[in-house]
Parts: sequence; structure tokens; C-alpha cells
Amino acid sequence: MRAIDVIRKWMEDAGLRTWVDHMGNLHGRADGANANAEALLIGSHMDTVVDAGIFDGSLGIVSAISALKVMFINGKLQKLRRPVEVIAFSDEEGVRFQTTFLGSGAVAGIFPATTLGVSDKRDVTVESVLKENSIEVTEESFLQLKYDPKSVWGYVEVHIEQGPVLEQVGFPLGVVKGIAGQTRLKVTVRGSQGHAGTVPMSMRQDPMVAAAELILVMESLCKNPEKYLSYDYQCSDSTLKSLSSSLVCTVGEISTWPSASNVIPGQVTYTVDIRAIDDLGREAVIYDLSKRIYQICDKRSVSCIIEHKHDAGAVICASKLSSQLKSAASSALKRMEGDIEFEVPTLMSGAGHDAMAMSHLTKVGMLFVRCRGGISHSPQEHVVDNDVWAAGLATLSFLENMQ
Ligand SMILES: NC(=O)N[C@H](N)C(=O)O
Ligand SMILES: [Mn+2]
Ligand SMILES: [Mn+2]
Repeated sequence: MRAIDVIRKWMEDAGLRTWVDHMGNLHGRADGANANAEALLIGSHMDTVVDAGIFDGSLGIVSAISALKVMFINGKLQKLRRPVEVIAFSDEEGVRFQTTFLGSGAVAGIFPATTLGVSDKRDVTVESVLKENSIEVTEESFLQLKYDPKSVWGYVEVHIEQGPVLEQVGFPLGVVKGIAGQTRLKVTVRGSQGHAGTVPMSMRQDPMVAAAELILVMESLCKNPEKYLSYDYQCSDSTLKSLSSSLVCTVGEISTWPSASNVIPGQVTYTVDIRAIDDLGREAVIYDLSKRIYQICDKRSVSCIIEHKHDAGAVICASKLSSQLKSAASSALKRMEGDIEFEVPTLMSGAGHDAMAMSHLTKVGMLFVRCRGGISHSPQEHVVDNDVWAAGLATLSFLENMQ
């Protein structure tokens, strides 16, 4: 809510009409010369992860507002060939409720109204959090957030790369070809709680050690999918090849009950985040992993529950937007450095973005900005001033020349 107040002021300084919708997304719109034309939506997310950096999400919002402010100052804003609407999305990371894209998903209309009843670890629901912040959302007003696809020309997002490629190729900007698909699971393993000092090792049904084995097996599967999945099983050679270069898995959270050093746990819960460019391959990995989880739990006489918390298919960015972003990036760099000898690179995104949700509403394009060491989701996340500058100039050039 504090971020909304700060960003809303920036939007109004840039001459935008602002409002906050029932999912806490902040909108800033310039109608341009044709208020009823299909609008360009541009933006990113306001939220971030725990112990994060300051560029993930926010750079996309600031680049969009800054470019529009330049146009406001030089009188070009009202000459825009179509309305431009900046959206600062409320929840993209999905860290609190384990369902990501809550803000952009509401605008894209991909979620049912029951989403309002999703709760966090303290059983606080999305609906009550919004109401606590004086956003009187109802199921009806939630469903009304969906934009009419006919009113939207496209969605563009400027975002830090969160990876090492642009730094490696020595380029401040890159155009995103596509975004990897992702699945989030919650695995709960239950055993028999007991005294750490009295239960013989041979008689234990210890969910902590079972979870440890499950996590190691998942790591091995994701490091060597070809060893676990094969054609006659459910994966073609091309899928296996794609998995070998793009499959990643992470256990970011683990908790246990009763979490006491002299008690054999009764229950262990951990999160699984699995991503791959190939959706079929990702589904095959999830299927195979689930099978192995049940087998190992059976062998260890512990029970387990696998909950699917979130799935998002891979997204290919629209070539029309990508080519306009590419020329905007090169004109920005020419403006900064004189001529550029190389072509603006194109690359895939392993990170998820609001563009994944918005792709259900309209064509999407993304521009990546180099970040130091490719580090993100960490206080070490950093973008040098000149690259922030390049991102803003590229956004301005895109808006000035959008077709
Ligand atoms: N939904 C998401 O993917 N959120 C982050 N951007 C992520 O990549 O984890
Ligand atoms: Mn993030
Ligand atoms: Mn992000």
C-alpha cells in the first residue's frame, strides 16, 4: 500500500489518470489522440520476495512512468497513437499465497473468484488482506477486473534479466523470445513422531530423512533427466534435449512439526518449484517425480500428499512486439553510445513474469536489462545507472514509434 502511494504520485507527475483496482493493482493511463483505440498495457509488479533486491519488478514500472513523463513534458503524450496504460501489479511473486500472478491474472481474467479465498500460512485469505487495506473486493468486482481483449493492443514488460547472459555477451539490453513454464508443488510427508533418544533407528518412520531423500532424488532427476525419462517411457529425444538445457528445480521452503531438537518429527512440508521451456517435458518430470515420491515414502512407511499449487505454461513472445522492442533498444543504445556494432541479443527467460498471465489476454513482448552477475532475489541484485538509462530510453523509443 505504501508502494502504491509512492508510485501513484510518480504516475500523476507524468500526467497519467490513476486508480487502484480491486486486486490492489495500480493503473496510470494516458488516453493519447485516440481514447477508444486498443490500448498498450505496460508495466510490471510492485511486490517482490523476502530479502530481495530493488530492481525486480520496480525497474519495469519506473521505466514506463519515466518514458511517459518525458512525453508529458515534451507535449507528445496527448499525441500518442493509442492509449497507454501503466499497470503496477500487486502480487506476481506468489510468495505469500503460493499462487502467483494474482494481480496480472485478475486483469487477464485467468482466475476464478474462489481465488479470493486462498489463504497464507496463517490462514489469512486474499480477500481479508485486501479488505484490511480498505479494498472492498467482492467475487463480482474481482471477476469484473478482466479486461476485454478487444480493448487491448498488447502488453510490454521491461524487466531485469535475473540471469548471466546479457553480462556474458556484453550487452545492456536483450529481447525476450519466450518464458519457461513453471509448476509449484507443496509436498507434505507424515511419519510417526517420537522421542529422539528412545526410538531405535530400525523402528523409525522419520519424515525428515524421507524428505531429504525425496529432495536429493528430485535434484538428480533434474540434473540428468535423460537417465530417468526415456522415449519408450514418455519423452521424445527433442523433449529430453530441451529438458537437459532448461530443466531446473528448487526447494525454497521447508518446515517441520513440532520442530524440536529432541523430537523425531511427525510431519515435514516443503515446496517444489520446477521449470522448463518444454511444457510436455515439465509434465513428464512432474509425473515421474510424483511416482518416485510415492515409492520412496512407501519404502520408508511414511505417507505423503502432493498438492499442485500453481502451473503456468511456457509463453512465446509476439514477434511484432519483439521486433519493435529490438529496434527501440538499438536506437536507445545508438543514442547513448553512437553506433552499435552488434545486433540486440534475444534470449529465453527462466524467471516467470506477469507477461505469462497477460499472454492469456493479449500479445506480449519483453525487454530484458542486464543485471550484475545475473544475481536476483537477493540484496546483491544490481543494475548500473547506464543500463537503467538504456532501459528508459528504449521504453521511450518504443512508445514514440509503436505501430
Ligand atoms: N511467478 C513467478 O515466476 N515469479 C517470479 N518472477 C519467479 O520467477 O519465481
Ligand atoms: Mn521475482
Ligand atoms: Mn519479477
